[in-house]
Amino acid sequence: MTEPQYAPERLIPVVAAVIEREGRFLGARRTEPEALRGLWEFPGGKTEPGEDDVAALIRECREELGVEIAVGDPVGPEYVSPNGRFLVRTYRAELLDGEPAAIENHDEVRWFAPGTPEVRDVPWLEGDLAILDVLDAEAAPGTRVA
Ligand SMILES: Nc1nc2c([nH]c(=O)n2[C@H]2C[C@H](O)[C@@H](COP(=O)(O)OP(=O)(O)OP(=O)(O)O)O2)c(=O)[nH]1
Repeated sequence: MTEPQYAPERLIPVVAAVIEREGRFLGARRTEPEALRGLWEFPGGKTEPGEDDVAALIRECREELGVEIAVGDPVGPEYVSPNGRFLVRTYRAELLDGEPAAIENHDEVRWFAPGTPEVRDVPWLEGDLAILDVLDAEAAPGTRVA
């Protein structure tokens, strides 16, 4: 029998937002911790006790980017971060107010067009690659994502 790789009840929930505007999505480059510095991700963070995913995402995007968002459907698979500590759920979101800026935890934000080489030209957090696959496939109808 195969042992589980992680204890689900010990995982820390993390939420991340694919903020979409005019056919592009937002990525942000992390400044910390050292091991993840310079890697790109979807903005977000840990949910606080008693907070649901939507509230957590709205709070994180307000704190980190200075924007108001509306949270939509989940996108792509939820996944466990490579260090086995975090369970990451990713949601589509739209901008309601503000222009995203690297206020906290990031030093750059950038709009990416899915399906273009520019997306993979920058290094992403490992788990986010599965989300990028979904976004790329949507931009190239006829391809399938496993
Ligand atoms: N924000 C974010 N974190 C992700 C993604 N994918 C992924 O594996 N993670 C991991 C990396 C981080 O170690 C972990 C927690 O996210 P975080 O450090 O942004 O959380 P936070 O903003 O609440 O952090 P802090 O206030 O405690 O410093 O989740 C993603 O797309 N976005």
